[in-house]
Amino acid sequence: MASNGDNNASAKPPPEPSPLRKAKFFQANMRILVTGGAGFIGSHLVDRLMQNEKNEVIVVDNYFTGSKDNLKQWFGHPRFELIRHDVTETLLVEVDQIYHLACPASPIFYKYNPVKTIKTNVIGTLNMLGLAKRVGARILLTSTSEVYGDPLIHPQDESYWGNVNPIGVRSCYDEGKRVAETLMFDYHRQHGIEIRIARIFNTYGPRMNIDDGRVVSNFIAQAIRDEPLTVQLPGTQTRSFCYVSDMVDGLIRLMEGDNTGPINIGNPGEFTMLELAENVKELINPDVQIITVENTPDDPRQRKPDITKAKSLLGWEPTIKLSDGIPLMEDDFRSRLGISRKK
Ligand SMILES: NC(=O)c1ccc[n+]([C@@H]2O[C@H](COP(=O)([O-])OP(=O)(O)OC[C@H]3O[C@@H](n4cnc5c(N)ncnc54)[C@H](O)[C@@H]3O)[C@@H](O)[C@H]2O)c1
Ligand SMILES: O=C(O)[C@H]1O[C@H](OP(=O)(O)OP(=O)(O)OC[C@H]2O[C@@H](n3ccc(=O)[nH]c3=O)[C@H](O)[C@@H]2O)[C@H](O)[C@@H](O)[C@@H]1O
Repeated sequence: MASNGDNNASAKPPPEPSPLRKAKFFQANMRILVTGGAGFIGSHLVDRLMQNEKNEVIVVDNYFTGSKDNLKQWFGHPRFELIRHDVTETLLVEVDQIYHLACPASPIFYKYNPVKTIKTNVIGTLNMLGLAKRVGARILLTSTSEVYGDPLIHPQDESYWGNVNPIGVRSCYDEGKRVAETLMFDYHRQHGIEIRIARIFNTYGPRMNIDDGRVVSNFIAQAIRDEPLTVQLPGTQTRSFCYVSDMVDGLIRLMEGDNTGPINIGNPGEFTMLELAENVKELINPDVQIITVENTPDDPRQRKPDITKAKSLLGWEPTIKLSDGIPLMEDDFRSRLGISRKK
């Protein structure tokens, strides 16, 4: 029985897998559904899952913030399938595992249509849990450090219940993810569904949308284009940035392990936004200007994961530090923008 280290144990055993899974003479591949698999983290996760010849990967995505381009290397592969689908509608597929990532993640995108964002988090997660229940699949939710809101304890560990504005402009996302976590645990306790919850902290890397709006992609694109780096006030707010390959490794370990979570997955290296801008300037364009601009409401003032649980329960910790990750992302952005390094 999976555990989260406290008393949230399921009252029921998990549902039976399909008869094919138990057939004596037939060794089926593991069928894995990745919702939001055309997005930034999802497409890197798909790449990693496809490396295992025993995996068949089905991606569903509505392409709101994702792109087919992120998956083009797998088109036509016999173990890969891509379906245009919105998770707010029911989905009928036969799978063994579900990585449920579908949800816009950048604040400018999740605030664009907040009602749709909350529907994606609530109805989308309900639909995926219903699917998991019917087919007996294990399901992993990519929750977020935003469930801690503007945290009053620092660093944040998983026992902290958070400090979240329930009626603010970010609530569609952070409250949406909190309800999604609640649904996961209710399906676990009531129906015995095998669940895994990752609380992801700010992740960056190649394939982020160039105009994604998140801070690392903004600063790198600005530095490459010779535009001022826009530090939102006060600039002393902090974030902790995890490189995407480390994130994918953590998600797979969580799915394959015995713990329900929630488990923080992130890099504890903490930076103010002014420090991040200085780092990007030094690494990419020493001549670029750094300016301050207005911030948006309810911006968390500090954020840093306590990853004690990830270390002890998953044997996971990040390996790529920010100063090594930024140049890797720079290469990808330069090739997509068609701007080479200055001689
Ligand atoms: N990147 C981060 O720093 C971070 C941090 C915390 C949590 N997360 C979570 O990880 C997941 C992936 O984030 P990302 O950074 O790759 O974002 P992303 O925006 O690049 O990817 C999200 C994907 O979901 C798809 N999608 C959105 N709504 C959908 C819907 N209703 N139906 C089907 N597909 C839909 C988008 O088209 C996109 O391909 C999200 O659940 C996000 O909340 C990310
Ligand atoms: O990791 C998380 O849990 C969450 O982090 C992000 O939220 P946020 O940290 O606010 O992400 P950004 O938009 O990248 O902002 C980070 C900081 O950079 C600042 N910023 C942003 C953009 C910019 O151009 N300049 C700038 O200084 C913001 O004010 C904020 O303080 C997104 O909500 C999600 O990707 C994710 O769920």
